[in-house]
Amino acid sequence: MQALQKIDPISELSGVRIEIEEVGKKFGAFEALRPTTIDIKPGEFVSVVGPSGCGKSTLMLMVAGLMHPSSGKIRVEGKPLSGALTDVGIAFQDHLLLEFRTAMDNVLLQGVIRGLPLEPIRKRANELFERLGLTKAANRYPSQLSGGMRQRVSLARALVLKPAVLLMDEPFGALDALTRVQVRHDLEQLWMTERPTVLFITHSVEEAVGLGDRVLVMAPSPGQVVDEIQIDLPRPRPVSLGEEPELSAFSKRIYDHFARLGVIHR
Ligand SMILES: Nc1ncnc2c1ncn2[C@@H]1O[C@H](COP(=O)(O)OP(=O)(O)OP(=O)(O)O)[C@@H](O)[C@H]1O
Repeated sequence: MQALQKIDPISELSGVRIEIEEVGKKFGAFEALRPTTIDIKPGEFVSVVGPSGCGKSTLMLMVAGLMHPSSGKIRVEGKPLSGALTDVGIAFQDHLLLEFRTAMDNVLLQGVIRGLPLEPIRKRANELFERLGLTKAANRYPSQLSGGMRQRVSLARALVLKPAVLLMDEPFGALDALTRVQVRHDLEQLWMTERPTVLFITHSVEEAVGLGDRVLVMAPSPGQVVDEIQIDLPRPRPVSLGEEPELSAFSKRIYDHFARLGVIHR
C-alpha cells in the first residue's frame, strides 16, 4: 500500500539527505577518488563537473551503493548505506531503453520488476509523458523516437516511482545542443515540482551551473573536489545560460580552475 501512496499525484517534497563522509576509492594502488566529504541536503540539486577520469562516475556508483568505497561512509537519511540504494532513479548518457518495448512499456517496467500494481504507475507515467511532451510517443518503440525523445523517456523512467534520489551521469551527453537545452529545462521543471535529491554529473560547465544549487568542481590524478560553488540564483534559470552575467561569472570561475589545472589551455 505504501508503494501505491508514493506514486499518487505529486504533492510532498521527496528528497533525502545524503552524507558522504571521507569517502575515497582506490583501484589497487591507483587512487581514483581522494577521501571526499559532501553533505547533500534533502531535495538539493548538486552538479558535479570535471574532466574525464576525475572520479565522477566512481562517486556516483558509490552513492548508488553499486560500488564499495575503499574508505569512509555514506549515510542516507542518517542510515549507513549498505547495499544498492532502492528509492532511486538513474539516468545515463545511453538511454538504455529496451528496443522491443514501447516507450510506455519501458517506463512501466519499473513497476513490473518490483511487482507493483501498474495502474497508478501508468497514471503517473501518463502525467510525466504529458509534462515532457511525450504523449504521442507513448506507444512508439525507441527506434521510432528522436534522440531527445528517447532521453526524455529515460527521464520519465527514472522519475516514475517518484524516487527520493535521482542520479544522472552525463544524461544529455549524446544530444544535440538545442535538444539538450530543452531537456535541461524539462528536468529543472520536474525537479522544482518534485524535489528529489539530485546528483548530476556532467562535462558541461554551463549545464552544471545552470542546473545546480551547488556545483562540485573536480580534478583528476587523483580524483578530488577542488571547489564547491553555491549557485543562489532564482529558478527557473534562463534557457540561454550565456546571457545571464551572474551564471557566466560562475562558469568563468570553473574554467579558471580547469586552466590552472592544465585541463584546458588558453
Ligand atoms: N573498475 C576500475 N578499475 C580500475 N580503474 C578504474 C575502474 N573504474 C574506474 N577506474 C579509473 O578511475 C578513474 C576515475 O574513473 P571515473 O569513471 O569515475 O571517471 P569520470 O570522471 O566519470 O570519467 P568520464 O567523465 O570519462 O566518465 C579513471 O582513471 C578510471 O580509469
